[in-house]
Amino acid sequence: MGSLSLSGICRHQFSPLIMLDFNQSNHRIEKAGFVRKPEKGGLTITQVASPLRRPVIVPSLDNETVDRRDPNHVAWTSVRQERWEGELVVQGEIPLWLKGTYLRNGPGLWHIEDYNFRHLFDGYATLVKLQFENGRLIAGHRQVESEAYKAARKNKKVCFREFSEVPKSENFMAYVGDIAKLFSGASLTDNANTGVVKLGDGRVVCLTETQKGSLVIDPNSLETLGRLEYSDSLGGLIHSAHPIVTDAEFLTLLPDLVNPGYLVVRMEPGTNERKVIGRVNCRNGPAPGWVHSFPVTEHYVVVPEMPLRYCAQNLLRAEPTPLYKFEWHPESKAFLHVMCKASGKIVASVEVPLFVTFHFINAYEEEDEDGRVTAIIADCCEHNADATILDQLRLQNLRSFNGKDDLLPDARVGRFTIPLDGSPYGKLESALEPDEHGRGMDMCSINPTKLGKKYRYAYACGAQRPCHFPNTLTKLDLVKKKAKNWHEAGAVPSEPFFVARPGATEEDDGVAISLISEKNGNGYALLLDGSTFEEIARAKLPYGLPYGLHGCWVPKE
Ligand SMILES: CC(=O)/C=C/C=C(C)/C=C/C1=C(C)CCCC1(C)C
Ligand SMILES: CC(/C=C/C=O)=C\C=C\C=O
Ligand SMILES: [Fe+2]
Repeated sequence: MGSLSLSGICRHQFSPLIMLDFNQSNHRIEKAGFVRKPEKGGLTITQVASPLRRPVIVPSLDNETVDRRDPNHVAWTSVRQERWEGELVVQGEIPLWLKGTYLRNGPGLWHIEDYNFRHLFDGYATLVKLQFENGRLIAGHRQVESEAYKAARKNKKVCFREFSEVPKSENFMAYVGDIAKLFSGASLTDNANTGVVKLGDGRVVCLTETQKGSLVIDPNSLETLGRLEYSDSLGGLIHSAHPIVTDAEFLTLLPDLVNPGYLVVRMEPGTNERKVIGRVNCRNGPAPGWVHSFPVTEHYVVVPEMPLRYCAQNLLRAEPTPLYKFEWHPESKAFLHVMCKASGKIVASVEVPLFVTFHFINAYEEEDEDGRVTAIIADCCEHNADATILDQLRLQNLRSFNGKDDLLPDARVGRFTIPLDGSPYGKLESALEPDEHGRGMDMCSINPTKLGKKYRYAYACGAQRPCHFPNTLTKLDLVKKKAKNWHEAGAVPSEPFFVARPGATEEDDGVAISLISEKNGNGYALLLDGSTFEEIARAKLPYGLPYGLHGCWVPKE
């Protein structure tokens, strides 16, 4: 096999893990590529054994002709191969201070054999890395080797309960056994496809909503090293997919589905033992609200109680319901609870307007002139209290975009004000006019030095309509209430991840990193200046990658 060469213009040679000669890459890539084949009632993706250079047009069952190459957007198409690594040609300038690895995790493989998954969140985890050093960029991707992924590959079928996929029971007795396995957690997935974090002790962990899906990986080789086994006996099967991780601690929430409430727990670097800070009892409803994420301030943890609540019956169902493992309970209302990090005491528990969020952006303490904390401000990507966004993220919806229909429900930066004077109600308002970011809003990051503190800027994905998924990168100025947007026609950008320049004094002095999946099947890594939000560099990948969710930064020591 030849050395790495991007149409003969690669500047540097090194030893790529999997050497691809991109001059001949069509052959290799298409050989390993996935194309669609017609199936009753729709199209499925399957693997092709032979190289396809020209479209093979086959009639579908309803006599339409179908391009078998790759009619889906690459963002919603399974990753082409298990792993790849190589150096990219950089257009523009990567700042020399940017030294380290950006890791991004996400559900990148949505089929097993001929069987296609339904929902974005079902996919087996694909880790992507961008290693920056001296203005050069080495990229790679690799599948996370969870038990769920390995079992599916070996047995050629789904073997664990994923977000919406449930393994098919062979017969009634097996079904009874499967229910027992659900309660013990044995049948739950460990497919760590949501995020990746660097703990204070240097371990890098991929995470999802199930506790067993906490998998330690090597940030250089992207190899899966093993499970992070929590050594405490706190039990429970699920946790927030977005712990708050700093060099000093790992904070997360463990929902209690039996006695509706949440444990707020803390783990120190170098240990696997989570210790309880305190407990929040739900104010209402049959089950705790979904806690995909939560915010903290310098002294407090904010525990959200969303009316989108876990649902025991839906957990047991084999077929997905519109809200999957959740149920919308507007009558149960919405609450925010504030717990003191040091004492575990609840200092406020307020009713707030109904809301739906996956992602809190940040929170901080508001003080009066005497330095007394009077309120907590907590910002989130808020879906206008409409839980249908969860169903919008079905792959069929994502793949069906025709360039015209405007299917993405409106979202905004929701700003909660939680008074600390004992008042029973909190406020929820838009932090800026949602038209500033096209009324799409999710997948956010901030300067990590502003975590829990008063802050001004957030980076997120917004919308340029019509669209069916967030398709812009947006820099939000929450003081001026303005957004600056980046957009490329047909492109699907992933979460802009902010990396601060070492020694910076300005909040937005740094870069925002995103991976772009293009309409034509290509893809590239993009660097925007954190301050001007103009492009400073891009580097084309050998092939477009599927959409990914959340990332982290591993600085080079
Ligand atoms: C990718 C993402 O953001 C969310 C993934 C969520 C998952 C994998 C949820 C899994 C679950 C089960 C398999 C059963 C128990 C409930 C729940 C945590 C939703
Ligand atoms: C990608 C997403 C929502 C987009 C809608 O605007 C949510 C992802 C949630 C999990 O991490
Ligand atoms: Fe998330």
